[in-house]
Amino acid sequence: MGIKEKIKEIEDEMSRTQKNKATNYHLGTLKAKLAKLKSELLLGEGGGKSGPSGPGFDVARAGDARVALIGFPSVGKSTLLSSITETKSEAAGYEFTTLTCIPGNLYHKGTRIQVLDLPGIIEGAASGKGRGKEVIAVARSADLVLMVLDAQKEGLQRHREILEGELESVGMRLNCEPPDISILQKKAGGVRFNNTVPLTKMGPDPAKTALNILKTNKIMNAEVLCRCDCTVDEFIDVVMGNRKYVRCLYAYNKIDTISIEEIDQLARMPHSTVMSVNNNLNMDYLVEQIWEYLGLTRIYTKRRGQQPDLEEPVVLSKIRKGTSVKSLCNNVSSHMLRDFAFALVWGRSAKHAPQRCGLSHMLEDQDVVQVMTKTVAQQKKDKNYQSLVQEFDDKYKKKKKAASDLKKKKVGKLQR
Ligand SMILES: Nc1nc2c(ncn2[C@@H]2O[C@H](COP(=O)(O)OP(=O)(O)OP(=O)(O)O)[C@@H](O)[C@H]2O)c(=O)[nH]1
Ligand SMILES: [K+]
Ligand SMILES: [Mg+2]
Repeated sequence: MGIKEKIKEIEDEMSRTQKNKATNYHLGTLKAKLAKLKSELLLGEGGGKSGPSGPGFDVARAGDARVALIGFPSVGKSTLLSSITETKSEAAGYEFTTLTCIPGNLYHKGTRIQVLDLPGIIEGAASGKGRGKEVIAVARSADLVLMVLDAQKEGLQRHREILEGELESVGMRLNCEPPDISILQKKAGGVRFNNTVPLTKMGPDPAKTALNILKTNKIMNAEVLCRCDCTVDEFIDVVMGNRKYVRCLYAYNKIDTISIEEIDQLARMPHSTVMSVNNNLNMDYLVEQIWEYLGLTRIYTKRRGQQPDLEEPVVLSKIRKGTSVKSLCNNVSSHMLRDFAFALVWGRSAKHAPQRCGLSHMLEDQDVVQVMTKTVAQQKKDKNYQSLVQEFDDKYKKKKKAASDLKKKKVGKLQR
């Protein structure tokens, strides 16, 4: 039996099974099996991370962050790319105008954001309809999915759900945090299950449900710790391990074609913004929202006794590698991390100016940072350091003298 048939079989069984407390455990097992099969189908055996990238889709990563434009055909993705970047992507009134991945650069507040225009996708894209697979693989590589929707289309929310479903089916999780669960695999000893909060969504016996999901994924020995009241699906996500937690901004385009009441309604939905690219309505706000969602943080570095470099900030991202002083050092050079002594920080993250901070300090946008490396710090402590060196030298010299004296004595005795 092929993977597709197996999936069908499990889906049928799930729809036959009534949802209640007693079947919770059984459904959990089925869900785990389904998740495993789907990831095999979509990402190849073993659930590879990158997925397929056919010709015209392997665009190199560039800039400080990456945004993918995802949407049905003819919602205005290419028009948008041409409007906010320097690239001109062909736009037209017929579907599937765009057939490959087209990159552009959005320069905003001293940062460079790579925006990728993509072919439109339709239901079934993830399992290979059209260029769906390639498009979705690109979406997986992005820091932000900008989901472009046509505000005038009937069934708008249905479209949105279809797109969300396609992205979720390849393991993407939109606008949510990874569940706080750790699973440490071991060589022996079986599964040890612990939770720090009551588990109300994993059936009457959460440990048994968890054990079964682990077994389905051939994990027989592990230390499990749940620190959140997770659902069965969230637990499966952690077991599968290849989920990608991405931010998603819904951009409703073509608002020139709907009423003000309708616009108001759309604009009030979570993670949503409205615009008309053709009529240049609300475009500045969209760009601002993109920037906010990427969590970009500009850090101005400075040397001792000099003014900070305001021209070229080091750009960190809250959603990628974080904005700690450690990330900053890593970003600049490996030497900086090796020789790190402490940092002086001015700006929003500092309690006073400057604040002396360690590697774990979290920086905020537009902070100024001066990293003090060990050599500089040690020079400050010169007196101590030098006398310590002297002490060791003296001891060494004394030992050496004693040894040579002894040698001389022995030689003298022999000569006599
Ligand atoms: N009324 C209106 N039409 C728009 C707006 N933005 C784009 N369009 C039109 O929508 C049509 C499709 O635009 P495209 O940019 O080609 O759409 P796309 O999403 O890139 O389409 P595919 O590449 O085919 O998937 C064009 O005729 C645009 O002129 C808008 O704000 N209002
Ligand atoms: K089009
Ligand atoms: Mg297009």
